[in-house]
This record gives sequence, structure tokens and C-alpha cells, in this order.
Amino acid sequence: MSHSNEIIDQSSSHDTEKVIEDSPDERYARLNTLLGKGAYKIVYKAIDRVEGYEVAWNTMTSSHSPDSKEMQQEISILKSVRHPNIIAFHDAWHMKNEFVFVTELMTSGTLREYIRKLSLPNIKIVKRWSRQILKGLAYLHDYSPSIIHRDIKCDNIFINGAHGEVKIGDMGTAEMKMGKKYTIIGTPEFMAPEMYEEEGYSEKVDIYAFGMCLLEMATGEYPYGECKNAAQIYKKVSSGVKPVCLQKVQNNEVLALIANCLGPEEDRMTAQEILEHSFLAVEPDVVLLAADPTNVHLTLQVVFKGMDKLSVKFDFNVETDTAEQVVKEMIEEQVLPDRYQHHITKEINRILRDIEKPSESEQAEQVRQSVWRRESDIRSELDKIRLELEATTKHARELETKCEMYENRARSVEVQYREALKQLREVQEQHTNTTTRSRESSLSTPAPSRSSSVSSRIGSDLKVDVFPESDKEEKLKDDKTNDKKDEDPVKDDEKTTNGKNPPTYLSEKELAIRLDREHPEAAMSSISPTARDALMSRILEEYSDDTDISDFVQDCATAAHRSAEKAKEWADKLKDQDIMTVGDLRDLHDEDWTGIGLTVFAFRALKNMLKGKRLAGQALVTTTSTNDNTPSSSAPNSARLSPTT
Ligand SMILES: Nc1ncnc2c1ncn2[C@@H]1O[C@H](COP(=O)(O)OP(=O)(O)OP(=O)(O)O)[C@@H](O)[C@H]1O
Repeated sequence: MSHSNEIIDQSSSHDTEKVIEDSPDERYARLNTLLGKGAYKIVYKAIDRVEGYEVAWNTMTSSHSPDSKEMQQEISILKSVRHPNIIAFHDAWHMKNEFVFVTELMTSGTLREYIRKLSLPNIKIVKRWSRQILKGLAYLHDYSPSIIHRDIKCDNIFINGAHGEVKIGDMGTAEMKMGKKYTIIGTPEFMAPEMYEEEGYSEKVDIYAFGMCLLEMATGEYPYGECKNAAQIYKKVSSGVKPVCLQKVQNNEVLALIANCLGPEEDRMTAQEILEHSFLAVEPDVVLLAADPTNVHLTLQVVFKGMDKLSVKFDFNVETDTAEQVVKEMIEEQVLPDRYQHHITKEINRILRDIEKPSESEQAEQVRQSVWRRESDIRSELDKIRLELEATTKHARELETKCEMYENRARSVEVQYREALKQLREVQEQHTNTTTRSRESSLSTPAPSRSSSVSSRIGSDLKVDVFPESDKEEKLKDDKTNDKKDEDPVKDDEKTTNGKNPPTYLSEKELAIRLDREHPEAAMSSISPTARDALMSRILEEYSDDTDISDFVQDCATAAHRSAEKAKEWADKLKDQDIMTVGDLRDLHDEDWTGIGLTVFAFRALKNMLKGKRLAGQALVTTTSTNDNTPSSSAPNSARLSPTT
């Protein structure tokens, strides 16, 4: 080569690049940039003046006359070879004793250099590269006439690193080198045994060489690196000894594939068969081609990527078909290979799911609607609760007013009772005195019976009309609704006594019972003396804030003549509201009480005990000390545990 002193390395600055020479037709301009040198070729960068591309300018010494008919034919074949995985051959000419040909330029050098850079390519990259090499080989082998490369090796496979494109190169050289079909030519490490035998060979020698490339890709080692020369390689190849690095192949599928490529010529798979091998086969895509507006009738297509197989188009009825059944049918009809059954079924189901899924804007609208619905539900629920609360508060106030009224009436009845009692005693006293005097004076005429007239007087004076006529109905209603659980015998009594035949005049006995019931403090006498003493002392003591609410409620219930179960029921309601001590109860605001859910009776019993217990205690003391079922005249009215405010 006469240009060495002007040559710059590819890595040198582009500013120093300049055109050194032109092709005979001046389309290609060779630059002084050296791309690489091989055993046969020196390769420069050049520019295609017509297309504006950078190209590779290959020069090699040649004894062949490019003007020969044979050579012209080969050049025209090479020019017609067009495949994405084969470096394009653009033009060739003979100049002095140099043969020059222009090819596609590859940016990242050879696959061999690239493997060294990666140190060890992963299995995904190996698969991707292998697919591309095999596609190129399948194209060449299927070409008419069939083209055998003869020198497949990682040095003759080039890469465009930016896109991971891999292309088979050295095509021109291969053609030039071959001369005759059975010429022994190639690189010993990659040559199939039949190539050494001079008995002819087929395109399967390229498959053998591909096996060696795969070995190099999978191990990062050059095959037969353990051999010192071509003779040693030949010996091993002809005696069937495989390269040592084969033992380093980890992946069993890769190992099986290499074994097939390096095996006997007749057993070797073709490039197309290897491409379809499960290790390299690319799973097909399933695409939705069309759908009717209701998304019921679909047209789907299975697309086999990277394979020359036809894609499969089929109809799918969402309402009647299932992916599993449709794929099974197509496999049975041999429309689809069964190895893709699972994948295609999965892909169809994915499409069906996507169809069902609402679009993003529909999803957003759905979310908006549901938020709006929730908001309006909550708003109307709040309105409802507010109205209920207002009604309940109103009702509670009304009841409170009525209670006050009943209490006032009860007070006046009590006063009447005391007055009557006083009169009774006076009458009795008078009667006794009269009787004594009579006896003393030994009068024979019996005195008229005063007691009967007193009784009748008491009966007529004591008009126990605690609940006015107008309120009786209401009272019955309130008793039923609000105090239903506190089934109070007194109230039942009231219902019958006061609700039906007002006004009611009670006999002495009835009056005594009535008063006993209306005065719980008097009823306390029915408690055992010990219990009563204990309760009394607790009432007289101030309940400390940390008194357990259950104890307090039990006292209230006992004082109000309510059962232990009732006490527990009240206590549970308070505890439900986190009221655990008397202190908690004291802290309650008036409005908090209504939320506890206690009956009006319980509510008042507790509240009164909390507020007026000193009085309650006094009442109890009086009742206890007299040990009498009749109420003490000294018992203050407010001490009663009947509903008061
Ligand atoms: N198309 C191309 N694009 C870019 N660089 C190339 C191209 N062809 C060859 N080269 C560079 O030139 C170098 C020599 O090329 P190549 O290996 O094809 O020569 P060779 O003489 O055929 O060598 P061998 O026969 O020993 O493989 C390569 O290593 C590569 O770096």
C-alpha cells in the first residue's frame, strides 16, 4: 500500500480527515481515515458522494482479473445481496494490482472486539446477536444460487453498537477467496471437518462456523485457543475433539445448540430451523386489529416476529369464546405451533382485560362521580341526623317541662297528705280523749264513729291527681317510649290509676302504698339494714372523682329501688361513652348527657344523686332512723329519686 504515510487513525480528529483518492466513477471519495487492517484487507473510511453516506473502502491485492466474466458475475451477485443482517456491497473495481470494493460502514468494529469489551455478554445479548447472524445466513443459504459464506467467525461479523445491529461482513472477500466451490478456505478454528476433506461441502459449513461463534459469544473465549497452530486444530477437528471452552458453557439450551452445530453435517439444523428453535424463537405478538363498537366481536392477529411465518388472523367473540379454547383449536388445526399455547392464551387474555378496562378519562369521570355521590350521601345523612337531633332535643325539653310539672303536683299532693295526716292524728287524738272522757264519765251512749268520717274526709281531701287529664295520654306515651326498659310498677300503677279514671280518690291503705312508691327513700327501708347503712354512709360522704362509675351507678339504682341488672345496664351505657369514674360523669356538659342513651328515669336518678346527694342522704337518715314505711315529714322533697331537674 502506498498511502501509509498519509493515513490517520479513525480515532484522530475529524478536522484532519481529507480525501485521498476517488473511485473511477468519482462517486466514492476515500478519506485518509484507516478503519482497520486484516490479513487480506486494509479498510478506509470513504464518502458516497451520491447518497452522502460514509462507507467502507476495502483494498486488497488480487491476482484475479476483475474484468473476467466470472468475477463480473460474482460482483453482480454480491451487489444484489440485500439483507439487514448482511453488510451491503456497493461497488468494486480493479486498480493497478489492487482490488477495491466499497461496502456499508459499520461503526463499532467486529463482534469479536465487542465481546472482549463486554468481557462476557449475557444470554439475552447472545440470543439477540445469534438471531441476527442466523437471519443473515438463512438469507444467503436461501439465495438463488445459494451463497455459502465460508468464513463465518466473530471477526467477520460487524456491529453497530448504537442500535445493537449485527451484520455479516467479508462477503466480497469470501466470494473472491472462494475461486472454486470446494476450495479450502477459511479460518481453521471455524472450519467444519468436511471442509478439510476436499470432497465438497454445503452451506452447513456456515452452520458449523456459527456454532463456534455461539461458543465464543457464550464463553468469551476463542475456540481451540488451547491449540498452538492450524495443524493441531486440524487434528482435533478431524478426530472429533471439541474445543476445551465448550465445557464452560453454562446454559443447557446453548450447549445443545452448539453440539448440534458442531455435530455431523447431516444432523446439523439449517439456519431457519435454529431460528425456530425454542432457545431463539421470539414469542409472537398478539394484536387487536379491530373491534365492533360494543367490543364483543374482535379481530385479533398473532404476529410471529423475526420469522418468515405468516401471521395468523382470527375472529374472537368476547361473549362466546375463551382464549384457552380458541388457541387450543388453532393448535389442533396446526395454525399455531403448540409451544406458543401458553403465551398466546396469556396475550389474548391481556387484550380482553384491556378492553374491559375503562379509558383514563372514563376512569377519572367514574372517580369524580363516586366522590360526588359519597359527598352527597354524607351530606344528606348529616341533614337527617341534624333533624333527628333537633326533634330529640325538643322532645327531651318537653319531657323535662312535664317532669317539673309532675313534681310540683306531687309536692302539693304531699302537702295535702301531711295536712290530712295531721288532721287524722288530731281527730284520733280527739277521739281518744273523748273516749277516755266518756269512759271516765261512764256515759252509756256510744259516740258516733269519727274514724269513718275521718277516712272519708281524707278520701275527699286527697284528690291524688298528679297527672292532669290533658297530660295523661302523653305520660302513658312517654312511659312507653322513654322508660320502656325501666318497667316501673309505680308507673304501671299510675297508668291504671291516673290514666283511666281521673280524679282518683285513694283509701288510706292505697294512699300508704302510693306514697311508699312515690317516696323511694321510704322504700329504702326494704333494703337490709347493713346494705342501707353502707349506702347511706357512701351517700353522705362526697363521692370522690375517682369512684368507679359502676359503684356509683349501683348506689343510684339501689336508692332508686332498681335492680342490679338495671344498674349494670346504666353503667354499661356510661362506659360505652368512656365514662369510667364519677369524675368523668361530673365533667359532662348538659348536652353530653343526652347522648348517653339513658332513659329519662335513669338520667335523672344519676343526675340527682350527683347533685343532691346530701339531701338524699338526709332523707335516708330520716327514713332509716324512723324505720317506718311512712315518709318522714322532715324528708325534703328534692331528695326523692323520682325525676326532677
Ligand atoms: N465494513 C466495515 N466497516 C468498518 N470497519 C471495517 C469494515 N470492514 C472491515 N473493517 C475493519 O477493518 C478490519 C479488517 O477487516 P477484515 O477483518 O474484514 O479484514 P480481512 O483482511 O478480511 O481479515 P480476516 O480475513 O483476517 O478477517 C476489521 O478488523 C475492521 O476493524
